Amino acid sequence: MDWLAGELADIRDKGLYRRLNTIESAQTPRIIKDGRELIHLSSNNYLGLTGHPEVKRAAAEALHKYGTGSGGSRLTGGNTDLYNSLEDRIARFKGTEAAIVFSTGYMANIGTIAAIMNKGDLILSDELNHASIIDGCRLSRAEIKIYPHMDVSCIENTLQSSRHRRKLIVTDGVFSMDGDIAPLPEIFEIAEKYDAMVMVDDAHATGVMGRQCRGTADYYNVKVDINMGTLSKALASIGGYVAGSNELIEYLRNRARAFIYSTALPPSAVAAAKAAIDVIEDENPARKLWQNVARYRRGLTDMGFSITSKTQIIPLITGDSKRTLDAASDLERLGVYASGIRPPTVHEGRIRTSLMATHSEKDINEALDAIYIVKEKFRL
Ligand SMILES: Cc1ncc(COP(=O)(O)O)c(C=O)c1O
Repeated sequence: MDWLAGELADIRDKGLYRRLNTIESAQTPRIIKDGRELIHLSSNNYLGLTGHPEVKRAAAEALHKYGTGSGGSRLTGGNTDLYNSLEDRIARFKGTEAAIVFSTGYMANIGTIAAIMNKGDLILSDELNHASIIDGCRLSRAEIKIYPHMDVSCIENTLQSSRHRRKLIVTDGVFSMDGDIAPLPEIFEIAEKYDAMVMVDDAHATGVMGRQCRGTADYYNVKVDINMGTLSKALASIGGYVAGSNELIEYLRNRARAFIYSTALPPSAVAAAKAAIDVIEDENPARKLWQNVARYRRGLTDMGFSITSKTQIIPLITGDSKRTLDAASDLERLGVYASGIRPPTVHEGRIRTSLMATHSEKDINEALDAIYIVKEKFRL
């Protein structure tokens, strides 16, 4: 194992070494890190529901009734009424016939793509898709065409000359590092024309985008064949899901290895996600999120940033790895916690900021003051 030290040194030399940051509090707008209170601009708890009393109560009740673990995979004794009711709830929320829950969003993507696509098939995948989509494509052994970001004409050109058995267009709904939204109506039109399936990863859109907060298909009012999402962001829990037709879900139950060969989620996580969907429909917490996004975006634009994101994820472009890390640590010194994301995760280094519905006006104003100082210093 001597090679490990050399590899690690190489990672360090390239400025790509990853360190764990440790937060000593809940995922709230203000967190404690290294004993200091910081404004949290780096949480995917977009609606703040990890601390919602109804969500916590549901998780605690499930813990009390079912215990801490599920005891097995869904197909071998780990299934309870709780899992079935979450899947029914997701299907109702997404407006589909059925849904299936995986242990993480990552597993939902690799399990689904590898199950439905095979040798001799064609996958068209956006160059900025999440790593779990990329890994699912690789596992499937299908031919993979990576198209330039949101380049619908490239999708069409490729499909025009395709003689493949099955064709799948797969895209993030909201892109996790840029916060931009996939052009689903155009993608859908081309998919229909060339008889391709469409799969959308709504990890960052579930619970926040669209009139009923159902995700990007709801935002555009289009129908998608394969609706993938996570329970781990706005739904305040852990897990992933796919929603679609009865046949699709039945097929995934039979063929998705990440579903079949992995232990079911802890009951408390299942109950929390289900309660979060109820809160989203009953209380519409996304309304406050979008007010916060508008205030924050206005502040950034006023100080000269050019903001293309239309969502709660707003990157501040920094450039190379060193500038990214330096800017993020300056921001932290000024009282704001936001992750620096470096190449090769992204083409251009950035501080990925994201808002929560629970941020106050004061949180946002103070964060903007700190960002202004960093912007001036690094000429962002
Ligand atoms: C677009 C996208 N898809 C999938 C995932 C994976 O979801 P999870 O964290 O639930 O495994 C993420 C999460 O980070 C994501 O950003």
